[in-house]
Amino acid sequence: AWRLFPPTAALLLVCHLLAAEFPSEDIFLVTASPVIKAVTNFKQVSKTLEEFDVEEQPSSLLEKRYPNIRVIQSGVKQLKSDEHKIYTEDGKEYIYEKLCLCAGAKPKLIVDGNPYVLGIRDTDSAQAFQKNLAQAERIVVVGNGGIALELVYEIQGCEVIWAIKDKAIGNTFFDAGAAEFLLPKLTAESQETPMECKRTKYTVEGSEEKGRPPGASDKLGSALGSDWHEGLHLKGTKEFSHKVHIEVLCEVKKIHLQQEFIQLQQTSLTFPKGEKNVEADEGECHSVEVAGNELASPSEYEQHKVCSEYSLCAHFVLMAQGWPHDFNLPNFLLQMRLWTQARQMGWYAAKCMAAEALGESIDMDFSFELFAHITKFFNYKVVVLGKYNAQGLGSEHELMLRCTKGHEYIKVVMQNGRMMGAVLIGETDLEETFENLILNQMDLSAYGEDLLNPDIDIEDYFD
Ligand SMILES: Cc1cc2nc3c(=O)[nH]c(=O)nc-3n(C[C@H](O)[C@H](O)[C@H](O)COP(=O)(O)OP(=O)(O)OC[C@H]3O[C@@H](n4cnc5c(N)ncnc54)[C@H](O)[C@@H]3O)c2cc1C
Ligand SMILES: NC(=O)C1=CN([C@@H]2O[C@H](COP(=O)(O)OP(=O)(O)OC[C@H]3O[C@@H](n4cnc5c(N)ncnc54)[C@H](OP(=O)(O)O)[C@@H]3O)[C@@H](O)[C@H]2O)C=CC1
Repeated sequence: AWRLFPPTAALLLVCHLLAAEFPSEDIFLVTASPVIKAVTNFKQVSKTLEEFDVEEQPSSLLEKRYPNIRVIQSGVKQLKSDEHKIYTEDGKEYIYEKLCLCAGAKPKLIVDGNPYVLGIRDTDSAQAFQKNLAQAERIVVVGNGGIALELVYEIQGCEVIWAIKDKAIGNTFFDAGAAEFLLPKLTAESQETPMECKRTKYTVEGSEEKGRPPGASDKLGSALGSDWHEGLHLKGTKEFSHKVHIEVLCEVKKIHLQQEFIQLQQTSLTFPKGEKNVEADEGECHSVEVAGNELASPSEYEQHKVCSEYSLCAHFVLMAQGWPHDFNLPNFLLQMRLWTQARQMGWYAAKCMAAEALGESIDMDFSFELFAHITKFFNYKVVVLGKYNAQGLGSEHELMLRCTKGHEYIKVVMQNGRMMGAVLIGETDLEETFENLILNQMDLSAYGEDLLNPDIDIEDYFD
């Protein structure tokens, strides 16, 4: 019955599920954001892989749908858990019986308050970035996570210096082999035109500031989620498509304003060995999200049902309600700050709250058995499953690869003849088969390298 509700992100899912389960209870959704993020076009790709679009909708839609939900649009500035009270930025206070915190992560900028350093997190910051980019000839993108990876591909007409701490691009999702496979897309002369926005997005009327109540914090917008760049015009002042220089093994330590930078050069101050300086135009961008939100301390997280984006301890607290109490994560589960995981956590948090209220026990949800993520990078379909980067396997594992340049990249991680994880780039059609092989831990030793032989239809063997 839980599945009857439309899938949404963490917080929304909690509301949907509780509102329907307890129609006579008042449910308050307290949010700093004037919009809610709803999941639309949901598609179950396989047992654990889900595909969907994320759409902004006015929060009033939720109230229309469930009469027992009231949306309070204000930031929560204080939580007093011993008194069961929250205080909001508009000066009001609310008493609660049960509380679920889903306050998301908060962006971490290299420096705060520098007008040339932008972080991308929500609709406002993405629009601010677009505006700055339109006047820029050269920018620096700092970071090697999902946001940077998407950004460098989408930006056109602007020189990009991409500073990454690692040796290869996209190391959150890939290994160096996959990075090599993807790189030609960055240097391709005629890059595909970015896709049109395939859905309408709700935007607060007038300027982005208009929808905010006075005094509301400007740092609490919702994370954008999948396809966040669609509909944005990410173009600089130049006519070329791509010009990306990748600066590897590079951690950004300091950022100087242009004047300072010129002065440093004029006084011919030498930078310490190993340090580099890079001159950039306006619109330097840094996109890093940090897990957790300061609203609650770890002990408060423990007292409440938490499905925030998420200190691991919070995650464990929730999970512990349905799992054996040794707090071990299931074999193939990884923690990543992704929409799918937020959705699953929201759903599970609500399930735990409802079960507690009804005095019932709960089963562990199937989706927690395997880490599975489907997305798009550089216009390729990308699927990552289980321990796709051999996370936690030490040196006792083998990798098998199949790669056809410009077409597909397949990597499987094997241990003792069993499949532990996989990366699938391109239209491989192998996700369901590999998902099953990871979950059922079948001994595949007999197949050896044929497991990835393109002349053998592997699906027929195992489906
Ligand atoms: C630019 C960008 C692109 C992304 N792209 C993808 C992608 O392609 N695929 C993917 O799987 N994931 C992606 N992610 C990650 C994904 O968006 C997050 O994992 C997901 O949104 C987390 O959901 P959440 O409900 O935990 O938190 P959030 O979506 O951040 O929601 C938290 C909510 O809490 C509110 N809030 C916070 N503090 C307070 C307070 N004190 N008082 C009141 N309200 C408060 C915020 O306003 C917000 O509405 C992306 C993230 C970013 C920033
Ligand atoms: N298509 C998708 O699936 C997408 C998913 N997302 C998800 O949204 C969340 C937020 O995205 P994002 O912020 O990109 O994720 P990450 O936190 O993974 O990326 C931040 C990156 O910045 C690097 N970094 C931090 N400080 C410095 C510095 N001073 N100098 C150089 N590099 C630095 C980090 O390196 P280090 O880790 O070594 O500190 C890391 O590579 C993530 O969970 C991401 O997976 C986002 C966009 C698209």
